[in-house]
Amino acid sequence: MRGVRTLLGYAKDHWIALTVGLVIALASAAANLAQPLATKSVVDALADGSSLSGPVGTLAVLVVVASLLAGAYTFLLDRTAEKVVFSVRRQLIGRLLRLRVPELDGAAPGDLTSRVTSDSTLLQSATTQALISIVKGAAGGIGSMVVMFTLDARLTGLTLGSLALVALTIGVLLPKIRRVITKAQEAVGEVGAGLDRALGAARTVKASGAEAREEAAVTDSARKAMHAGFTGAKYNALVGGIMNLAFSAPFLLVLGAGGAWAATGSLQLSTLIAFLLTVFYMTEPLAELVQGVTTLQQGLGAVKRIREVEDMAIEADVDAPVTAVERAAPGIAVHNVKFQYAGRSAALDSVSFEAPAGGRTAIVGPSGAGKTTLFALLQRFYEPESGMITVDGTDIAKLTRAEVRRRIGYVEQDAPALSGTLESNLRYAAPDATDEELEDVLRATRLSDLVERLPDGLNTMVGTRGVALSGGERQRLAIARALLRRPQVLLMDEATSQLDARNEVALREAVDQAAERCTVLLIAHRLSTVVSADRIVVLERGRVAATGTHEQLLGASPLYRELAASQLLVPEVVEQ
Ligand SMILES: Nc1ncnc2c1ncn2[C@@H]1O[C@H](COP(=O)(O)OP(=O)(O)OP(=O)(O)O)[C@@H](O)[C@H]1O
Repeated sequence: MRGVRTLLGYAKDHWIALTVGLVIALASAAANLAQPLATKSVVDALADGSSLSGPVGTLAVLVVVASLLAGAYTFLLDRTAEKVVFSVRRQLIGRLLRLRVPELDGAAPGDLTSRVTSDSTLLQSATTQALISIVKGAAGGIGSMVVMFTLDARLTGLTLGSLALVALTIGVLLPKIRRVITKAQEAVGEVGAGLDRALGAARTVKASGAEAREEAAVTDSARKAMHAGFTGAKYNALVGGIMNLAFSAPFLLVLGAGGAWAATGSLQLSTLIAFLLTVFYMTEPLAELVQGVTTLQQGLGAVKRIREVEDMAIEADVDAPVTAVERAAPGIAVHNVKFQYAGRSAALDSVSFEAPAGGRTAIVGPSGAGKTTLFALLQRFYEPESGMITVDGTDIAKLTRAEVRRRIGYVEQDAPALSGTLESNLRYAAPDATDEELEDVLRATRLSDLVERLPDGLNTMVGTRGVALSGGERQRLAIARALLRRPQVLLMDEATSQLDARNEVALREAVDQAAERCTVLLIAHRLSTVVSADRIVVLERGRVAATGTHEQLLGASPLYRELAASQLLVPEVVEQ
């Protein structure tokens, strides 16, 4: 029932078009239903020898009007169906782009995509055609019964058996179709997820010679969809067979019994003809009713998967307007923060430190110590279990995510270039930046040389469909993007191997400049970065092991000494 309510909810906004469609559909059905009665008048007129023009004219008008109305409501409903699908897609797209990071951690992007592309398509007919067909079919069926009763009660009794078969089909067989559809759609989602996984790691797949294995895995999901389709075909065939019986049996019964009664004179021939025609016309609304319920079941199969996305938690506050707040105490302060990923032991425990503005604070620690997790909490990708983080004196839990992220520039270690022009990539976090600001940032990050070398300068397409950038270029692009946002806090996950010495020095200068204006917190992998940092926080297994300057820590922290001795190097990042 919740599924039906959801479907009605999708259709609700279009109730005017649906009501108009229903009225036209009913008028068309009535025009069809009146045709047997008009035919009876034609036959009676033939028998009486009275004028034929009236009855024949009426019949002709009824046929034309019924056809025109059928065309009109089909168009109206198809249009409305497209609108319903669009509004469901729009809503899903909006939600998917705002899903909370923990929800994204547990989901396969390809499967989520298929809910927008494939599942929503199944709603097309379910929310419009099916609803109208059910109402129209039921009304047509009841209308036919009334006409039949007025014609002959005995013959009507004979046709009632067929209705029992229709009821059996709707009550027993059709709900099974819903389950099959959900299964098929889940398998289609798995195909999307599998392809996404393999194409997302295409180089690893190729380098590992794993094409055939990935193909087998994805094909397996496609096969599951086919088998679910086979089961659906079986139910559809069963429905088709039973419906055929339900429609032909009363026809033959009425013809046999009615013929016998007409022969004995207890039934007028014109009544028998009209009754047979009514039986004939009754099959259409009943078939429509069954078709409507079938389509509804298919839609309900898809609704289940769409609702799963609607039930996932989103970051509703990312669209909130961002207002400037006073910077009470410039800098970042982390107080006693504890955090754990679902089902894992604590990734951060009792973490406290301060990173005042004006200067660079480096976070170091062995792999898995919780450095990236700390950055994720600073941007409110996750919420700490306890403790508090303040940015410029304000508790970030009290700000909207939009406000928190507006204050922060973030440079991921392996930041992607988005498909589009170089300029759109640069301006991605700050669409309103001026040309002068853009020039400054390009110079600071040594990207001006690259822009000069590229065929179309800033308009060169980069990312998926354009010129591929080297790892170092992407890193500088990410830094430029973050700096252009003029953040209060710059979070930088330093690259380990992407930059040559010349660019490294240039970037350090750019970051130093930024540090005069904002708080720079960086995850450091290079000894040179750490030595020149103003403050160093050593993380070990989610806890702060020590804080201080390079010299202080060399004396005080055995872990830091060990890290420094090994040049703080973490496994090299493979250039793409
Ligand atoms: N999305 C996640 N879900 C569950 N556990 C995670 C997730 N991300 C990280 N972890 C776990 O949390 C711990 C801290 O990871 P984190 O990525 O913060 O370490 P790190 O210090 O940045 O390591 P590295 O230097 O290797 O990048 C690790 O044990 C890791 O396995």
